[in-house]
Amino acid sequence: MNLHQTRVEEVYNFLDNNDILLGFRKLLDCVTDTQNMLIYQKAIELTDWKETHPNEIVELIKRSKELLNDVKQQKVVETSREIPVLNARDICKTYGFSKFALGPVSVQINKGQVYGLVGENGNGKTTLLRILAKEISYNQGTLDFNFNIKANSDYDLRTKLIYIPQRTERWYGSLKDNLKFVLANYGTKPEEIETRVLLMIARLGLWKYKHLQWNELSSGYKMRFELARTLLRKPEILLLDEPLANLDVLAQQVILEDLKAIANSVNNPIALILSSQQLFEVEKMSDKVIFLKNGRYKENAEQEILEATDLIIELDTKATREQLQEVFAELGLQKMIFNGGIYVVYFDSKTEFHDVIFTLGKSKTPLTYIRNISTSTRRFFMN
Ligand SMILES: Nc1ncnc2c1ncn2[C@@H]1O[C@H](COP(=O)(O)OP(=O)(O)OP(=O)(O)O)[C@@H](O)[C@H]1O
Repeated sequence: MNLHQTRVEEVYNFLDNNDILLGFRKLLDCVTDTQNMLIYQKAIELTDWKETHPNEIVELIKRSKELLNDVKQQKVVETSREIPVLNARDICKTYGFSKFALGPVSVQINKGQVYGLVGENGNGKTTLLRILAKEISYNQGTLDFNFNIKANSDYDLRTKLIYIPQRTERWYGSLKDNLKFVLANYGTKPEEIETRVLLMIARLGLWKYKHLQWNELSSGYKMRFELARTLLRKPEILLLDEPLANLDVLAQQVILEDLKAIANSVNNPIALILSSQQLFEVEKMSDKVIFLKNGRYKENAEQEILEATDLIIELDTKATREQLQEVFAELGLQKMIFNGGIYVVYFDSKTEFHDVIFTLGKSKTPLTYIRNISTSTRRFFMN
């Protein structure tokens, strides 16, 4: 099965399980890959119907499957993603008289991959992203790109390599007109502009907002607009600085899932690096997590995971430190750190996570949250 078929089958699976929320967005991903304007039109009509018939789920699933049957028949050209599209080696950077120093940092990423960039405030995430985006210079190291077609000018580079900063600029006019303007500037066939823009609006969940202006959109939707504007330019590398800031937890998960699916496009896969403070959410969906501490790169590599034999858990409980110590006494407890609300507890390598849960249950310890962070970059934040 090729990648297009795999993605189509995944959508059938969602629809067969009546899981229309994510299923419909994944359907639009498959539609986008066809690059067929007739299919795009059908998807736009279906989106419009969906918005005006919000309660007709059974009919929506039926219509979605009909569209998916059409999508399945399409031949989709697969873009190679074997060679790294970005290759940064031993990058170092200092800012004039500032004490901060970044690096050496090496990053290599292929199209279709998603990397998360995490670290405490001021550890160099924005600096690294801006270097990779060629927005600022670096003192040492090399930075190479491998685009489909060689970028001959700065303008070429800016269409292939796009950086979205934390704070984006204000724009004027309607959301839809702004998106149409992007395509008009990129030499898209005039008769395709409206269709391509409407499909992008549908895919990024902006249908209800397409006639709104900048000051009428919440910050989450402003970010979605920025993504729509960027994706219309078909970038090969996308660097996002804190795209999850200002989003509620549910919206964070939705946008991450969307970003991953979009990066995994069959004919326009994107290498995506995003910085975030939302460690667990990012960790869950990233192919790799880059953890920056004082400008140094701490890789959460496989090797390191294998070596991390101790069990480390994080838990939120109303129990006191003394009560927890008593509960865990028989479990090879090594140390416990309380950081105002949450305990991080270290056990020796013989203790299993299920032992901890069992012991907490047996002692009826009140618990609102527990997580095994033994292999998570979360543990780096502790030292
Ligand atoms: N233009 C600049 N001139 C001098 N120092 C700078 C400049 N930009 C950033 N720095 C310093 O570099 C360090 C890293 O900043 P950077 O913004 O890259 O970190 P960050 O991890 O993105 O932080 P945050 O999560 O707060 O956005 C900080 O100490 C900052 O003060």
